[in-house]
Amino acid sequence: MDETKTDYVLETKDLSVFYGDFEAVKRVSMKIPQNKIIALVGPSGCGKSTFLKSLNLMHDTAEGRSVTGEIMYQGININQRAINQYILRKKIGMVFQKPNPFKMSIQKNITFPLERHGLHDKEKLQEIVQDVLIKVGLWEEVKDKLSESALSLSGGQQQRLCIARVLAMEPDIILMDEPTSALDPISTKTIEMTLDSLKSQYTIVMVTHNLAQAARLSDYTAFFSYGELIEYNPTSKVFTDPDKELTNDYITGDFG
Ligand SMILES: Nc1ncnc2c1ncn2[C@@H]1O[C@H](COP(=O)(O)OP(=O)(O)OP(=O)(O)O)[C@@H](O)[C@H]1O
Repeated sequence: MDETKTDYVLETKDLSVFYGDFEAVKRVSMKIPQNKIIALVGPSGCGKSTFLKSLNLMHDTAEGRSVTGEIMYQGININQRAINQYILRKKIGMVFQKPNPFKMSIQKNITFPLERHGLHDKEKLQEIVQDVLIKVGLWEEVKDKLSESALSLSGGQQQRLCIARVLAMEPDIILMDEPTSALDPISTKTIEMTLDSLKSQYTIVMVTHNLAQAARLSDYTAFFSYGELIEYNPTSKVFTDPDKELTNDYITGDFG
């Protein structure tokens, strides 16, 4: 990667993730630049999701996993027991493959987590609801039905609501695990436009199986195979002139 004048928000050093004895992610060192979209690609089972989830310590919730190496965030290694995961996950939020709004009103989906974090000022909450719904391009569609159930929204709208819910926590980094794979092409396009507009303020790390999506949306692409980070370069380079033959084989569909 080009090391000049780049601010990194997150950096892994020799990060390995084990399920029991099986090393699903193998000593991955990766610097994640600020205000960029980073796509994680690679064949099924290569460890993309496992790596992504480890970045906000989601692995800690699953039994049998262990993680070695460092995850540097704001000058400290967050891969340690003393870290308050509840607070960390505000700063490094996660959006899942399948939209998972709470069974609550549209408005409550955004205010509920904030209230749990101690914010009760009604005016301020209202302001945040509007602000984050505007950011994900949903405000005009829902402003007259904020008290209706979030489950009444379409899949694409629900996913934008889930992104808005993460934004309300004022994260630095948003992790996304195939955020559009459960959506139709039009909703996918809308989400892609949303993500593109968000990167001026946030860093987005996204797992995607859709190489065309990685090519059109991301600034950097990381190619994984069998748990190893094979190549990590600007997306234009990965797709036109990759350093590694394995990357080329994958990109061109010649991957056995
Ligand atoms: N909870 C688990 N327990 C044991 N092994 C697991 C678990 N989750 C994932 N694995 C294994 O770890 C490896 C990496 O899985 P992971 O889901 O991270 O891959 P992936 O690249 O995201 O795959 P996909 O693209 O299919 O979602 C795979 O071999 C998988 O079988």
